[in-house]
Amino acid sequence: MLAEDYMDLALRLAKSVDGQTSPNPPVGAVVVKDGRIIGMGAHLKAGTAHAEVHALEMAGDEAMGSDLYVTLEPCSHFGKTPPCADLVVEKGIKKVWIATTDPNPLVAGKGIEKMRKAGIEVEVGIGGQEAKNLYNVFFHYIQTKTPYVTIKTAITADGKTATFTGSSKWITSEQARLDVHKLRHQNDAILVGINTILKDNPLLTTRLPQGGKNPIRIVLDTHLRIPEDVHVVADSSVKTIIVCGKNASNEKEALLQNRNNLTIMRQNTETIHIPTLLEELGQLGMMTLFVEGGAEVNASFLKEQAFQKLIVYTAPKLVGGKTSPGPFGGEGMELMESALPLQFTNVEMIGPDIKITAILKKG
Ligand SMILES: Nc1c(/N=C/[C@@H](O)[C@H](O)[C@H](O)COP(=O)(O)O)[nH]c(=O)[nH]c1=O
Ligand SMILES: [Zn+2]
Repeated sequence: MLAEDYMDLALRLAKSVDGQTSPNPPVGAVVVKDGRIIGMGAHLKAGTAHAEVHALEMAGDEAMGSDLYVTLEPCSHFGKTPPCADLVVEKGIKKVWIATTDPNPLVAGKGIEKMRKAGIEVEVGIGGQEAKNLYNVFFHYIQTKTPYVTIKTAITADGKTATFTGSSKWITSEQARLDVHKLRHQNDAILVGINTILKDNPLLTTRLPQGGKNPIRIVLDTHLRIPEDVHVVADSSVKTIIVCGKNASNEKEALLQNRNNLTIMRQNTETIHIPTLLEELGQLGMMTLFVEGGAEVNASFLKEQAFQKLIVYTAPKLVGGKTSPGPFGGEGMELMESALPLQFTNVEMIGPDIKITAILKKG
């Protein structure tokens, strides 16, 4: 096995816990001695042992003089657990391979410096690109303190999200809809607009055969029009936040407020200002936000350029109709040259559907 293979295993461990370590990054670690894996681990939940701790515990005394492969620079500050860089020194590791350094100013380079000072060889970079892709969410959150936003939409081959009568079930296949539930599991919060609630009465829960984490449900409802008998209000098993404007009815708020697991987040502006909302959600520790539409909500995120990733599921169907809706409403760009630049990062078939992943190009 090569160093790349051991780092690949550490990256697979990190990816396996992606979505469950918020607001911490998903990290994987592997300990190797004389070509034998003697320890491996992943950070499983914020506030619990880091990946290096699990891997070094499993290695026991054999850790002395071994190599450690870790996907993110070992921490060097006292967070909820003692610093891993100190543990690495204490265990007498010979060489540490790190896929990528940590952008967190508290940590950047300090862990590496501590280990090098103790005479440990440190090499940064193998698996680096893959690690950066895995950590783009965490790095975004650390640097902006706002959630990493993914907009997801499902369209027919002619770009419609419903027929001209509003009929939309279902556009994409069972497999594609299952894939969407994996994305829900990986996100801290899911957001829709009141029109989607009124039209679809969605559950917005994660329904995977092996179970999955339910994201916090967020509904943008400027005037608090939401009926009390819709799923997201009546089903109190999932934390739900309804965001309204400053002039929304106080009586309606009082009615809704006393339901458990339901919070009203009243903005101090008449309409909902997306960048302000994202700051508030970031302060609540939400690292990732999954926007499932509808068209008006997507349009507001587009206008503010307040998203990082776009996922489009395209079904092999045609519905036509000059008034059939598309995935982004609002006024839209006047000229093609003002189109928002994206970069396609992945295209794959999910059953009969095509899943396109794109990121918003910076700057
Ligand atoms: N119409 C479709 C979608 N529709 C997406 C939203 O409009 C739905 O209200 C929401 O996914 C329903 O959530 P649920 O109640 O938790 O299942 N999304 C998709 O991927 N494919 C579709 O064909
Ligand atoms: Zn650590």
